[in-house]
Amino acid sequence: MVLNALRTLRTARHAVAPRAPRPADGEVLLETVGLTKAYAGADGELPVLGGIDLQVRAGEVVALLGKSGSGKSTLLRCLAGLVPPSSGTVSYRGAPLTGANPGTAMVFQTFALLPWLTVLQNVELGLEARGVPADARSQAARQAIDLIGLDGFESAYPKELSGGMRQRVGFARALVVEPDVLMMDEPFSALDVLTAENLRGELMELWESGQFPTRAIVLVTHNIEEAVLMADRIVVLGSRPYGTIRETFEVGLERPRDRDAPAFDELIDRVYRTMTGRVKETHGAGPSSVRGGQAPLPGRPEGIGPDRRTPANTPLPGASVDGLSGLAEMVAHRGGSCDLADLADDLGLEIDDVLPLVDALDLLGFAVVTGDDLVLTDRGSTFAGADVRRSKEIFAEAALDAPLVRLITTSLRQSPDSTLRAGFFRDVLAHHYTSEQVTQQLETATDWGRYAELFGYDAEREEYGLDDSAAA
Ligand SMILES: Nc1ncnc2c1ncn2[C@@H]1O[C@H](COP(=O)(O)OP(=O)(O)OP(=O)(O)O)[C@@H](O)[C@H]1O
Repeated sequence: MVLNALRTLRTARHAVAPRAPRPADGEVLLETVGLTKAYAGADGELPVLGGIDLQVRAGEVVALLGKSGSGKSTLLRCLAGLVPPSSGTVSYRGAPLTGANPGTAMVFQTFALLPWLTVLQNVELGLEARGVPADARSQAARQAIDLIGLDGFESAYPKELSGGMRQRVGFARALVVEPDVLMMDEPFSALDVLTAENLRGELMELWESGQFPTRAIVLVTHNIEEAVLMADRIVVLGSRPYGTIRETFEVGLERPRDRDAPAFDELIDRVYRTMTGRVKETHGAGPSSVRGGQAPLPGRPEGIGPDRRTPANTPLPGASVDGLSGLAEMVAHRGGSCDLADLADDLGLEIDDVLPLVDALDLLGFAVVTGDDLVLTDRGSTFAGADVRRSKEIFAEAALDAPLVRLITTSLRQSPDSTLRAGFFRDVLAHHYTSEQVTQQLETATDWGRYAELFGYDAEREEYGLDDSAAA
């Protein structure tokens, strides 16, 4: 039934407008050369992507994988022509982009449907923008709706649909224009596990049938298994100090993919290692428009010893004391070391959930990552096994190695009444981070400082105050 719908959609679309010949397998559809991107920040520009050279060819599914903040969505938007690069070029079938990419259509994590339009009207939107006449528009939209399993829901409004059905509308709206490249920005991450699995499966079945209405797919994800399941090529972005291509994996597994195959697991492990491993990155030329030496993004550059760490070059990972203590205790329970991938699996977590906790243990000197394993240090083992009073003492000592916690503590010690407005630290951090990042940095520092009994925070007065024990 799906294939019939596909054929009819094809016929309807060809009736709508003459199309350029379908690209042959291997033809380069999208290409970036020396792509950099920096966003305007409070104090200059924040580099997000540096020197990206990437090609997307007809016939392939490319996954962009990386930690939160590594610039995956920004790269996708540059490829779609929705965001202009700061330097370098983005081309579609050899022609540099000067605006929105005519060969792409996007599926968003949040569905991005217009609530006042029906399913049919939402799907027709893309065609309307391309000047397709009403009759042909309606016919093509109905076929796309049929293709994606929404038959019968044409007159429903988004609020009447479940999350999975809404995302089907998102897919139908993108597929109806038969773009050469379907762009997907974490399309399954807002869905429950079963719905996501079902939709992913149906999509791949369509792709593997060889009659998908697009010639390539670019998928942004932070889910390694999803990338290995769907992609032909996985491009891992690193974020230290800004997004660059850290490694590319050719997947090369037969389709449909078998999750139980040893090769499937092996590849997950290799990608996991690349994402968690402390691989040194080259700090070469960054975005040309960026102020020298400014604006690191979350992710601590390697090789910076405790003495040279500053709040600018060593951001606090978004990890609460409860979270990082819980992880330390679990590792201690497994004998002081464990395989990170196994641990995440056992907990039913995704990589983005675990990595900030791992980074926090590393920053505090409680654990190190060696190969695939997270290994507690002596300090970390003592911390994990200590009673509350002792664990607070150990944590206080370790937290003072975290530059922002140290900055707040020493600034408060030098203040005549041992208090300081939060705005002071906000201003200092705003030179290096976006306002969202500043908030996250201060929230983490406050959580750590409170637990360590170094300082407290009065939210009403927006003021930090030195704890008596830290003053002593
Ligand atoms: N329009 C913008 N203006 C300023 N900064 C931005 C803008 N869009 C993104 N950023 C910043 O750029 C960095 C990269 O963001 P991006 O969304 O591309 O990363 P990502 O890898 O897709 O992250 P996530 O997985 O969390 O979505 C982040 O630090 C983000 O705060």
